[in-house]
Formats: sequence, structure tokens, C-alpha cells
Amino acid sequence: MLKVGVLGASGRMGQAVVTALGQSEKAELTAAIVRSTSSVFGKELDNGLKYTSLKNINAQNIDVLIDFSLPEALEENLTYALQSKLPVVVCTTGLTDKQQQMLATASEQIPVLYARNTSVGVALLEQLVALASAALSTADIEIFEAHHKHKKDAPSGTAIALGEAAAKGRHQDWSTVNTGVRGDGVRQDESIGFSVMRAGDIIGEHQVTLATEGERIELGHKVSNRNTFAQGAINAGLWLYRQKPGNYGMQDILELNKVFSQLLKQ
Ligand SMILES: NC(=O)C1=CN([C@@H]2O[C@H](COP(=O)(O)OP(=O)(O)OC[C@H]3O[C@@H](n4cnc5c(N)ncnc54)[C@H](OP(=O)(O)O)[C@@H]3O)[C@@H](O)[C@H]2O)C=CC1
Ligand SMILES: O=C(O)C1=N[C@H](C(=O)O)C[C@H](O)C1
Repeated sequence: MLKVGVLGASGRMGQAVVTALGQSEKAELTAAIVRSTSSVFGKELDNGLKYTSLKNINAQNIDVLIDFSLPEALEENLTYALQSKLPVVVCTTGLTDKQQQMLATASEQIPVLYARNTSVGVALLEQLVALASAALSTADIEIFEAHHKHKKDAPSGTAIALGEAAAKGRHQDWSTVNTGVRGDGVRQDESIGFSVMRAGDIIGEHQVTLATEGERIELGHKVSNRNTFAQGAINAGLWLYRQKPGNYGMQDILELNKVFSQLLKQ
């Protein structure tokens, strides 16, 4: 059994991972990690473990860390992973460029998998978007995303990843074409803009539109249960535990790059 430490264990996603681990035959929860100021700190979980903080855990009881906390916690979490030489699956979104650089630097010493969306469907969608963007090289590309009213970052990490995939399909520099959330003004050619909805309990929806005069393609993905993300993160942990230090993504696990390049050769 893979021993998993969950960072941000009290949150919406942390709880989904805790539940999924309780039902897994391949991985188990060995540390439910929260801030020492968390309202659940010290409380007991169903399996008898207590919510604890990084300062109080024993790294010997952990094979891999899964991080579903918030960007504010990234540095402390990564420092712990480095000191303890533990692989870490980072699922937090809204990271700054500097924080993403921290992940790259850490990956020289430990295996790091950064997944802004751990679902299989979004990993595939990224490939489809890159392909469609390359094939319809003059189409206008816009990205819509919808999430629950508690979400803090916008556009979502997934929406940004889809924008990056679209730019990659056209060999464009993302920072040049990224226009952020659309506002006033006429659309500039090649710009990629975002529309954002925050409402109710929407778990996560994304749609990429490629529009030309007279027609448009819409590529989308909807999640109806957080277990989808939780299972993806656990599978990522099971895979990452066997890897050497390096910077990985969901594409590496699913080997989608290989599938697509073989398909395109036919
Ligand atoms: N990659 C993916 O597939 C997905 C990624 N996400 C991302 O995961 C993250 C968490 O989402 P969600 O579960 O909805 O968020 P929640 O707000 O429900 O949970 C956040 C968690 O982080 C903890 N936390 C908050 N602030 C700090 C801090 N300063 N230091 C340490 N821990 C802190 C909270 O603990 P407490 O307050 O108890 O101390 C809580 O456990 C977000 O970035 C979200 O975008 C979400 C879904 C899927
Ligand atoms: O905060 C969320 O809930 C989600 N965040 C991720 C993101 O920002 O892309 C993934 C998912 O869509 C849910």
C-alpha cells in the first residue's frame, strides 16, 4: 500500500482525497495535514488518524505527498518535501510564476508532478485543443470556465493550461497571446481571452471555442464529482512514487503525447 500524506486535508478537495483513499486498495492515508490554526487541527478522522500539521508528522510514514492546499502554503509544503526527500503531487492552482519556478527547482532533487487538473478528460482535452488550434490556424480562440462560488483564483488553472495548449499548437508564445479575462475593446487577432462564471456548487466546467466566419468548434469538459480529481491525484501519486527526480505532468502518466504522435504518423 502506498502511504499518502494529504496537504490541505480539511478542504473540499482534501476531503475528497481522504474519502477516496479510505476506499482504495492501492493507497492509504497516513497523514492528514492542515495548518496548526485550522479548525480541525487535532480532531480525529474515521480511520483513527488525527489532523496534524507539517511540524508534527513523521516522514517515515509517508511515501508521497498530495497537495490540495492553497498557493500561500506552497513554499512551506515544498520545503518539507525537499527536506524529507518525498515525491509531491501539486494540485494547487493560482501559483505565481515564482512559485512555478520553485517547483521546477525542487524537481531537480525530488519527483514533482504539477497538475492544475487531475482528471483524465482534461489531459486529453489539452491534446485535442493543441491539435485543433494547429489545424484551424486562423480561428479565434476563446476559453470559458465555470466554478463554484468559493473559488479564489480566476481564470482557473485548467483554463490557463488549455490556453497554453492552444498557443503551443500554433507555436505561439503564451505570454504574448494571453489576454486574460475579456473586457471592453475590439478583439485583437491571435489574442486568447477568458470568460469566467462563479456560481453555486459548480465543480468545474471548461469550454474552448475555435471560431471562424460561419462556423465554430467547441471542445469542452465537465466534472460532476470531486472524486474524479481525487482518483486522478491518487493515480498520479502511485505513478510518481516510482519515478526519478524530475518535473512531470498528467500527460506523462497517461502517455498521451505518445498516443497522439503515433496517431498523427498514420
Ligand atoms: N488539480 C486539480 O484537479 C484541482 C485543483 N484544485 C485546486 O486545489 C486547491 C484547493 O481547492 P479546494 O479544496 O476547493 O479549497 P479549500 O478552500 O476547500 O481548501 C483549502 C485547504 O488549504 C488549507 N489552507 C488554506 N490556507 C492555508 C495556508 N495559508 N497554509 C496551509 N494550508 C492552508 C485549508 O485548511 P484550513 O483552512 O483548515 O487550515 C484547506 O485544507 C485550489 O487551489 C483549487 O484550485 C481544486 C480542484 C481540482
Ligand atoms: O478550485 C476548483 O474547484 C478547481 N480548480 C482547478 C482549476 O483551477 O482549474 C480544477 C478544477 O476545475 C476545480
